[in-house]
Amino acid sequence: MSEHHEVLAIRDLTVRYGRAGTPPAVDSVSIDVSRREIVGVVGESGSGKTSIGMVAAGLWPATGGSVTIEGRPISPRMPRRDRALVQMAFQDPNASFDPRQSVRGGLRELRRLHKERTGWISDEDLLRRVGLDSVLLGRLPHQLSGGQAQRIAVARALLLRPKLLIADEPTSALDVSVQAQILDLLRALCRDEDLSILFISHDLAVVRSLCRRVYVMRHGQVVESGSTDEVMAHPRHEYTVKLLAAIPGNFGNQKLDIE
Ligand SMILES: Nc1ncnc2c1ncn2[C@@H]1O[C@H](COP(=O)(O)OP(=O)(O)OP(=O)(O)O)[C@@H](O)[C@H]1O
Repeated sequence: MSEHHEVLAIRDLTVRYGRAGTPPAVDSVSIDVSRREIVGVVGESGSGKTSIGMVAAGLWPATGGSVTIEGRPISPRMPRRDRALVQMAFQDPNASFDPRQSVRGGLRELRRLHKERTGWISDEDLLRRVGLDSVLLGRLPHQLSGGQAQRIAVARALLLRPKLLIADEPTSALDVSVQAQILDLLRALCRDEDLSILFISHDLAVVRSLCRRVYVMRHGQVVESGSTDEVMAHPRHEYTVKLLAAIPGNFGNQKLDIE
């Protein structure tokens, strides 16, 4: 039955941090992610992208609207194991690692917290899945490069067999070649591991290379959405044109066909 549902369905989501009357950080946003799809959410700093990710991961409550994963509602009130279907990876993976704990120690802790979901793979095979040598299991977080740390963060998420990965600027701190390797890894995981990804970024160039569909956010609202090719070739909103013009290699609007 569940295959008829979108993996992620966000409907009219509103997130308000201040009191009623203050403008919401997220304002009536609806987003869908289908099975094995990588969907982009772009927008400038403060446009509400991370807030959407936090609610979709069940880490923060919605003020209004609904979020379902495979047809089931998700919220911070649910037991942790019911929220494991969705995992989040952040720009700074080290922020979620214990600095005194080796990679293996961190995995052991996750296995203890999620006994029923994590027995499917060994630590060694898990690292292999993300393209890392198992010798890194003995390392502490500060002994990993930025790209290795991000792969470990993705491995930790994968260990829980999520249906949806929310990747919030996962490559922004990496240099271009390492960034490309992480994007390749995410593509491969969607293909081989039955994973879907909501990819949050301020960088339209990265989204263009990774995402078939994109939602453009501004001031908490979706200002346009559609196939990435279509949105980039025929942006309908002035703000999207500005975001596009900021991509190196796009010389102002010359390459764009704007009605
Ligand atoms: N926990 C919080 N408490 C109060 N206000 C918050 C909180 N989290 C975010 N905000 C505010 O909500 C708005 C949207 O923030 P959000 O982090 O979702 O945007 P973003 O698009 O992800 O930005 P960035 O790209 O800089 O991460 C901002 O005005 C921010 O200051």
